[in-house]
Amino acid sequence: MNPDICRERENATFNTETLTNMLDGSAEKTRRRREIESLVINDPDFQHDDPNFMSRSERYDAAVKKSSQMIMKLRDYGISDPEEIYFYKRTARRTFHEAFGLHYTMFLPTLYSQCTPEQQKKWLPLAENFKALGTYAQTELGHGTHIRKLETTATYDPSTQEFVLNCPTVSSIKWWPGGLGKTSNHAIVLAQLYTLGKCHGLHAFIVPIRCMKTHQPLPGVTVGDIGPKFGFEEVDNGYLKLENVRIPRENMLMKYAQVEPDGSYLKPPSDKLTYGTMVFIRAMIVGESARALSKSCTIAIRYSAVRHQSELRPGEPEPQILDYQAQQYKLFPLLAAAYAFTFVGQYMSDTYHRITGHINQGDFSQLPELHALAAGLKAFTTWTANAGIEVCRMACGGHGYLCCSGLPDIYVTFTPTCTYEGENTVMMLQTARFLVKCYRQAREGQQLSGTVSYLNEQQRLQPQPVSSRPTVVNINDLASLVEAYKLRAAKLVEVAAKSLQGELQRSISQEDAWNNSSIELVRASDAHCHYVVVELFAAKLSEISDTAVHSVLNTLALLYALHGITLNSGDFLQLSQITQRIKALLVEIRPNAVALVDSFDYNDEMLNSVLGRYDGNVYESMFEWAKRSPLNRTEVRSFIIFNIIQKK
Ligand SMILES: CCCCCCCC/C=C\CCCCCCCCCCCC(=O)SCCNC(=O)CCNC(=O)[C@H](O)C(C)(C)COP(=O)(O)OP(=O)(O)OC[C@H]1O[C@@H](n2cnc3c(N)ncnc32)[C@H](O)[C@@H]1OP(=O)(O)O
Ligand SMILES: Cc1cc2nc3c(=O)[nH]c(=O)nc-3n(C[C@H](O)[C@H](O)[C@H](O)COP(=O)(O)OP(=O)(O)OC[C@H]3O[C@@H](n4cnc5c(N)ncnc54)[C@H](O)[C@@H]3O)c2cc1C
Repeated sequence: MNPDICRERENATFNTETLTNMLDGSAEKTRRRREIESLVINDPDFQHDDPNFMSRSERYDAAVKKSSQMIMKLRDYGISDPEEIYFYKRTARRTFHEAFGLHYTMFLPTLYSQCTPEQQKKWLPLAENFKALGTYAQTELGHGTHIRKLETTATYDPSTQEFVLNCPTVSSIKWWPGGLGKTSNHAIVLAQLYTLGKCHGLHAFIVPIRCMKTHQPLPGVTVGDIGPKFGFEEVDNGYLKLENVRIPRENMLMKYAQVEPDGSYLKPPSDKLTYGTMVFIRAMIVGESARALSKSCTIAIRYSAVRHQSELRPGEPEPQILDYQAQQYKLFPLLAAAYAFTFVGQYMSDTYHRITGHINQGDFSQLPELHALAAGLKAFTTWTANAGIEVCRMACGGHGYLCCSGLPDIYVTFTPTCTYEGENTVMMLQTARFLVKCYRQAREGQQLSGTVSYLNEQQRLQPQPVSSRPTVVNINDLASLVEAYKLRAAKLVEVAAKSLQGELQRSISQEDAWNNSSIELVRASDAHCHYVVVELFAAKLSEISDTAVHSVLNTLALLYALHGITLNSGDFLQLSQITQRIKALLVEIRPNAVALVDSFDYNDEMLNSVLGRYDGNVYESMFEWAKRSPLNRTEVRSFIIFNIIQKK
């Protein structure tokens, strides 16, 4: 064990186990999570080669093998609780995606949420037993964001009681679905429903694409892999062209909308229910932001504790790079964000399940807030985490650029979360749409509840303009900082609403007014989400009874809030003390930095980073890893070089 890292742990002011238990929910939950993780870590079947030394095809094959092994083993262990399955799989996957990822994350959840009981009876046994291996095929070459304009059609033929599916143009070819290229034999296809000559908009259909016995594409189906990407090398994101593919009427997901045998159409209670799976994954991605950022911080902070470089004072030994204020300023606000997003992720998951429960009882009233919250927080947290991973990588200097640091893999695997499941700017604009609506309702005297209840104060504080209210108050008091964030959000929502109003007064159309105000609208959403994160971090603190843990998390929460103010200082009243206070917080966090990342409790196998190793023995492991590079298998690799040298 590296002596520096041992000393860091000895000097921590709190018990890491207590904090880990809090993050997991209880000591028992920690015990069970670790038990599940050790099933993977101690399993010789999961000691595969490093994917970085494999070709793309080898990576895909290894991912398929791993996915099928996971299925068998989960069955053998009798693990069936979704959360426990998730623990098992994320340990086995490590930083990467799994070959059957879309089957779990989108195909199955869509069947659970959008099938009638009869459909569930047919499809769930097939899907849960992996006879029907599925994906979610929505995006087309020509349209990803604007799904109302998707071109794939499903036309009902009452004479045979079938839907006929077609991708009529090049731009309507389905493009991107994970697991579509080579793995899946079924797809949930989003298509424009036509019945009795009328288009009823997007609906979801279960479409068999490959023979369940031979795995060959079915007639009318052209399907394949879209080629190498920035990351996701083990995933066969695919294309799909459907030409007169017939499926039975029962293959339309009919929990909400229905097509009767004679072709008559029954409307759903809300046409946005078709989008439900996207809301689910957006909500879950918030927690994934926390995981990617906490892993990156673990690597960068542990490495910064063992790396010595330069001189602080002439003649003295090189200090740990974690002692440089500039290094702390890069990493500790990200560490604080990783904790904040962990709590926000838990909140988002709880909120999703609570509101979905109401939706299942026929109460759709909270769907708009759920959509706005999931869209906004998905965008807010993925943007921050995405940028933060790159900061962590650069904070490791040159070694951060090596794949064995783990950071490049975390980055390329995480970065598409800013795009998929709703491009982030577009998601922020959806949240803004909700905020502006709420703002107008509040101005009309309606009482708002939930995360937007602060907009009620617009009325109370009239006629004083929001922008002239006092902002930052006591910089050492979290409640006071929450208030400052609330006022900033209220101010920026008002600015956006007024911009819209101003544009409309110039008698341009609603749509152009929206487009001309989109910078203000995105800023309003960003401020709203930032407020929600600070508020939830503060609320979490009130649940913590352990004094030492409370104290260190309070320091992190203050740093998160104050650092956010400095990044957006134009929106707050500038306070000269804030930078001084941030510097003091960095000093406070410094002795606990390693213990705070230890509390995330990533074991070495999951972290997969030579720089972030628990024992801190980074240089020995880097050398061992380099020796395994395929280029080192022979001393003379290229005979071209050999020939050149010989000619000289
Ligand atoms: C049991 C199984 C266990 C499984 C366990 C799984 C555990 C998972 C754990 C972790 C997983 C995390 C990581 C998983 C990684 C998985 C890989 C995923 C790969 C990616 C897959 C994809 O990308 S799929 C494709 C995604 N595509 C999109 O997201 C498209 C984005 N576009 C849209 O959503 C929409 O088109 C739009 C929102 C941009 C606009 O829609 P539209 O034009 O129809 O609407 P309007 O702007 O006109 O608005 C009308 C009105 O509707 C409201 N609204 C819009 N969307 C929704 C919605 N989704 N819900 C509710 N309401 C909505 C909108 O606000 C408007 O309301 P008004 O009242 O009129 O204002
Ligand atoms: C790794 C990966 C996996 C994926 N997996 C799947 C999958 O399994 N199934 C599936 O169906 N799809 C999948 N996708 C597709 C993904 O969902 C889309 O790429 C995503 O929804 C964004 O759509 P787009 O690519 O059309 O971007 P575009 O909408 O073309 O965005 C391009 C730019 O235009 C801007 N823009 C677009 N519309 C607006 C607007 N209204 N206002 C302001 N700006 C706007 C955006 O902000 C962005 O800057 C995946 C994508 C990736 C990268």
